[in-house]
Amino acid sequence: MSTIAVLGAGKIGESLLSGLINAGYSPEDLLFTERYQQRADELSERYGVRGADLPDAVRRADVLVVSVKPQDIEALLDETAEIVTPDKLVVTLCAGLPTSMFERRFAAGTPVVRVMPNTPMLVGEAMSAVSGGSHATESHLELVERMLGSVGRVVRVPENQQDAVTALSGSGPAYFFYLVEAMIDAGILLGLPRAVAAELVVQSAVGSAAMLREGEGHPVIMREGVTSPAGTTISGVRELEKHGVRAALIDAVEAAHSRSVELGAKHRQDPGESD
Ligand SMILES: NC(=O)C1=CN([C@@H]2O[C@H](COP(=O)(O)OP(=O)(O)OC[C@H]3O[C@@H](n4cnc5c(N)ncnc54)[C@H](OP(=O)(O)O)[C@@H]3O)[C@@H](O)[C@H]2O)C=CC1
Ligand SMILES: O=C(O)[C@@H]1CCC=N1
Repeated sequence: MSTIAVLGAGKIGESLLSGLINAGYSPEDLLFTERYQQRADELSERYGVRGADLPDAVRRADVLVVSVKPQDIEALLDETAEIVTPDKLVVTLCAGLPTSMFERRFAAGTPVVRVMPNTPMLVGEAMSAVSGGSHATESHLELVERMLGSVGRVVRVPENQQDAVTALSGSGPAYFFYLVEAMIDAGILLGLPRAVAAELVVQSAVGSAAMLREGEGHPVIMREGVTSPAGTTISGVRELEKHGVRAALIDAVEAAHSRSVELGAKHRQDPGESD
């Protein structure tokens, strides 16, 4: 079993630790680094996983999962560039950042795999997309796919699709939560108690997601199944169309994509460098 170190155990790093433990990984095989002692103590208490400082984590782990914000990456690279050796596997979860950036900073030949997961990893329902850098072999990719497969679903994509993945499934949970939040507000407007409105909306979301996962039909067919002639749903759907909700969602995902590209831009060697 490989030792996995989560470098930066914030929201997504903690989701990974929690998901791996729920999936049966031993806390003995996991490490994390955090800047603040209080946060480190909380995580150790919650998951029974050891905190370490960066050099120690890099030395002891086989797999280094980089999960700091893109804005903090330079500081992390400065601290680790000299000590990461090609026998380690670097897995980056950072939005926008190309594998080539890590390859340039670490020792020649260091394998890097870029992953875009999402926070439902916390409950074993992540969607992760995986792309290998130029030194990542099939067995590196398989190792990462096994690790992420234990906390959700995994697809392999060419790296030049990772900005689109980031916009769609990386950020995606936020859009679903936003929708749920707005629908609960609608229930409140109609006079339902908040707890009842929340239960109605959340279970409707879970049920709809289960139907989508069963894959019995296209989403359009399923929506048509709810939309009776001269019924209630079509009155609601007309309002969604009037307010341009479909176009707003497409614009939202496109804006997230642009931001992912922008986050990576300053880390490319030249502006034309592709992923
Ligand atoms: N949140 C999400 O849904 C997703 C996030 N990602 C990617 O994951 C990365 C992390 O995002 P997220 O978890 O939301 O961000 P957070 O800010 O919650 O987590 C980052 C963590 O890294 C810590 N950190 C920063 N620098 C260092 C360092 N040098 N050494 C050790 N720890 C450090 C931060 O500590 P401190 O609090 O002290 O700053 C923080 O706890 C980003 O690159 C993001 O693009 C990918 C997919 C989904
Ligand atoms: O908002 C962000 O930048 C990160 C990346 C994908 C989801 N959250």
